This record gives sequence, C-alpha cells and structure tokens, in this order.
Amino acid sequence: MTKLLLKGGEVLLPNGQVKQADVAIENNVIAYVDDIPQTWQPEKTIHCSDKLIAPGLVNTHTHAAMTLFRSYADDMALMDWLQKKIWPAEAKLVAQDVYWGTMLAIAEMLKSGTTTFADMYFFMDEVAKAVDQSGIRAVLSRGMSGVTPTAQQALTESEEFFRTFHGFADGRITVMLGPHAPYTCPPDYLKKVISLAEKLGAQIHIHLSETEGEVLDCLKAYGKSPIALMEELGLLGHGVLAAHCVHVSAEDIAIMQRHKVRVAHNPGSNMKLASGVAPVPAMLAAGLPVGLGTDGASSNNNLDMLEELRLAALLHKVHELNPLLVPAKTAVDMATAMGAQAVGLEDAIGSIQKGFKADLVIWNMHNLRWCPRHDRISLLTYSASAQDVHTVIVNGHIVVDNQKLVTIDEEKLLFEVQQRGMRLVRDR
Ligand SMILES: CSC[C@H]1O[C@@H](n2cnc3c(O)ncnc32)[C@H](O)[C@@H]1O
Ligand SMILES: [Zn+2]
Repeated sequence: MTKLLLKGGEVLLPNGQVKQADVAIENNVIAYVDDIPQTWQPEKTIHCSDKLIAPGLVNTHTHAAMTLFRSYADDMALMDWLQKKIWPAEAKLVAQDVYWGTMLAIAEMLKSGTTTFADMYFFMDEVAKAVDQSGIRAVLSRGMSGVTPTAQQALTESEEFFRTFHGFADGRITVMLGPHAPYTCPPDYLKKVISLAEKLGAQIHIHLSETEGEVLDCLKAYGKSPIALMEELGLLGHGVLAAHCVHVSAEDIAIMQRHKVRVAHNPGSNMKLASGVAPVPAMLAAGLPVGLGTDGASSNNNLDMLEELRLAALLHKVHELNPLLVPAKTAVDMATAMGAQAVGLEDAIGSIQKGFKADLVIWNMHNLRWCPRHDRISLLTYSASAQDVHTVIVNGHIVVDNQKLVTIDEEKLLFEVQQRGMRLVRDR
C-alpha cells in the first residue's frame, strides 16, 4: 500500500470552490479530502503551501504520434494538409516511430498537466506500450478507414486491440473503436464498425462535421448532415466521442442531445486549419458534455491543454461578441470534469473527491503570473503557464516531480524523434 499526503495546499473542489485542505492518497485513489483520521499515517508527504491542487487535465482528442510531423506542414486547409502532406508521410510510419512519437507527446502532456488523453492512430500496441511505461492514463482507438486496402485489417486489429488492452496498465487504458470520419468510412463500413462495437461493448471515437466542405459533401452524397447520417446508421447509440462538431446545425445538436453524444472541442486546431468555430455555447446549453482537445501536434502545434482551455474561454466571446460566454469556471470544467465525461470516465477522474482516481496536478502559484490571487480559477484560465506545473500524479503515482519527468528519459526522446521525424518527410 502506498500512502501519499498532499499537505497545506489549496484544493479545487468539484463545486468550483477552492479551499485549504489536505489530500490523502491511498494506492491509486483519493482516500480523503480533509477530515483525515488521526490514525492515517502517510509514507510520503508533499508540502503544498502556495500551491493549487487541481484535477489533471483531460485531452479528449489527439493523435499523439503526430508530434513526428510538428512544423512539417503548416498554414494549409484540412483536406489539402491531409491529402498532400500528412497521409503520404504517415504511409512511411513504422511501429517504432509511433512508439517514440507517442512517448514525446506523453512527455509534453504530462509536463503541461494532462493526465489523460484520448488518441486515435495506427500501431496502437506501441501507443499502449508508451502509456504503460510512462504512467499516463489514455483512451485509445485504432484509427480505421474504410476506403483503403487495410479497411478489413483495421477492423480485425481493432477487435484484437480491444480484447488485449481494454483495462490494461492497472486500468489506465480504455479502448474505443476509431472510425476516422464519414468521408473515409462509407455507410457499409460504418455498419461493420457498429456491429463490432455491439459485439465488444465498445464506445466510438470519430471525427464529425469538422469542415463546411465535409458537411456539403455529405449532404450531396447522402442527403443528410454527417450527424444525421450517423444517427440513421445507428452509430450514435454506442457512446460516441465526436471530435470537432464545428459545422453542426440546431437540428444536429438536437440529434446529439437525444443520443448523449460527447464532444471534443479543439479550438487551436480549428483555428489553425481555418475549419471554423464550433457552436460550443449552444452545445453546452443543450447539455452536451463538451471536453477540450489539442488534436495532433501537426495542426496545433503543441499539446498544451492550458492553451486550449484559454482559447475556449476567449474564442467564443469574440466570435459571438459576448464576454459572458464560456466563463473561466466553464472552461476549467471542460478541461477536467466535462473532459472526463466526454471520454466516458466521469465516475473515475476529472474531479478531486473521495474514491476518485488520484489524477492530480499541483500548480505552483508562487510566481508573478499568479499574483495577486483574487480568483484562482481566473488565474488558471487566463494567466497561468504550463511552466507552473510543479507535480503531476496519475493513478496515485508521481510522474512529474518538481517539473521533471520521473518515468521518461527526455534526452533520448529528443534524439529519437528528431531522427525519425526527419526520415518520415524526406523526399519519397
Ligand atoms: C485513422 S488514424 C487518424 C487519422 O486522422 C488524421 N487527422 C489528424 N488530424 C485530423 C483532423 O483534424 N481531421 C481529420 N483527420 C485528422 C491523422 O493524420 C490520421 O491519418
Ligand atoms: Zn483529429
């Protein structure tokens, strides 16, 4: 049994209040928030004065190994970027590239306070290995396309991956199915994905309605929006994490509401690819859980969730000329508890309460950016930097200690990813 005490810090509670409290961690769970019995003795104590203890950030949509393509293809629209640059480079990926690219992503995420990420990519055994070794929590999907020669293989591998890795790494890995998008997964293929989801009891992670072009093409081909098409096919009944949902109508939102679709909002990627602005205030008003994501590091170009949190709080205000939209408290909620809901882990992570997994970030408030401290949630949203991440705990284990990675060799990572990234984009 491991017993860890976080002493003398300020704790961000589920109701959005911040209060001075000690937090006791036993094995992988939060055992007490205050009211710690006198008899409870820690094996290790972290002194948290001038620190804010907050839930770990949840990155609800990324392609972790795309760190390999960071700074390779910028300032392009989505389909051009995918078809001319990314997909040809991805065709050269080997398993070890994905391992190292993912490990770099995990290192970057942990150091900036992310404790869970939802990933959709290839060579997912390698992703699971990196998750296992690093100590982070993840929701993993083997990306599937129905229009490539590997369409059937993707289904077979997804099933094998689910059976092997769902619940793996002390329960830190959850597996979903990952049909890429309606424009790469035609209806007949999606029906096979749905049958597989039914057979396995698996949830689904998919890109939906990211660009106006996607929606127009879908209307032309099927007479329905991507959301309406997914409803017709029966895909929305399987616990869906839908990335982007930028171009969704009021009717689409009503459909999503009916089927309890969860959204991964990626403001940085949507801005960089000029995909548009998702109607986040309307989706929140409809009661949809909207989490935040970075998308891959090639369309962001970093994996810093604090940036997404801030963008979410700023973008919708300026877009709708309304400073009341997505207030700081909502943005923090989207990055934590609602993110947990989006990835289907709302009963386990995303808030600091007894019995929840000990996935926590200890923020150092003793610096210029956090002074004066009128409102900690405002400071976290609008002022903080990833450099203020002091300690990160996942599943009760310290994975970042005083800004240093505990489980990952950073120098080795830099070498490997630099070599591999250059090889992948060398002229073909
Ligand atoms: C089939 S694995 C995932 C697949 O998605 C690609 N991808 C990366 N970013 C985006 C995005 O914003 N929209 C759609 N697809 C994206 C990635 O390169 C992989 O090929
Ligand atoms: Zn994506």
